[in-house]
Amino acid sequence: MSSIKGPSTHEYDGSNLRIAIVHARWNESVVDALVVGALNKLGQCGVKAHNIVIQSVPGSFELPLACSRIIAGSRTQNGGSTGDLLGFTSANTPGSVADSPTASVPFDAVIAIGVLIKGATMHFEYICDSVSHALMRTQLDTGVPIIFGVLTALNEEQALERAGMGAGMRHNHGEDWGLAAVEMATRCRIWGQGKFMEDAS
Ligand SMILES: Nc1c(NC[C@H](O)[C@H](O)[C@H](O)CO)[nH]c(=O)[nH]c1=O
Ligand SMILES: CC(=O)[C@@H](O)COP(=O)(O)O
Repeated sequence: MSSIKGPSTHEYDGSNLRIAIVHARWNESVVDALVVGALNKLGQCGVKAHNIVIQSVPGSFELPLACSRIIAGSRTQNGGSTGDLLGFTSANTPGSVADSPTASVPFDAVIAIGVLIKGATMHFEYICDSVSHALMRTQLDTGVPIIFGVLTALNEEQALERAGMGAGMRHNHGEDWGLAAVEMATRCRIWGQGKFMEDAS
């Protein structure tokens, strides 16, 4: 009997959405595969490349604050920061900031991506618990959908499988997160107008 598990497969039009992907750098090879999966699905839904912002943080524990600050910054009048933040010159220097001459455009959704792999201590449990609760609180506080793209794997194989990299080359969950971002961004925009979206049959 085939499994009943799995995400919705409805497609949505993302051609006028602005999406941020915020990813941790721990377990980077798996994170990178998940980010690619999300980007591929965003592209399939019509999200334009110039409407996708990708930012990284050291680890998953930093994801909630990063999402909160990126959402807040996208709502300011002067857009993202111009000039550099850390005194570095621009052009591929770590810490430099791309100019953002245009006025800010708020993000319609944020995809938070990280890979947590259980180690020998309780560190894993505390990060998983705190990050999941904080991301939920941040999306409710800001009203911006934050897609939970944090793998909480008990071992490396579980993480690899969920990024489509395992021996069985299982499904890349990044694709699910990309689709969820487009759907929730679309629905929240419509709900915010006091309207309702016909549910695809
Ligand atoms: N062990 C993993 C971590 N640990 C690092 C924390 O997320 C955090 O960056 C550090 O404690 C400093 O605040 N992060 C992951 O994303 N994945 C792990 O498996
Ligand atoms: C998720 C973690 O922080 C974990 O990988 C750290 O490993 P350990 O518990 O052995 O320190």
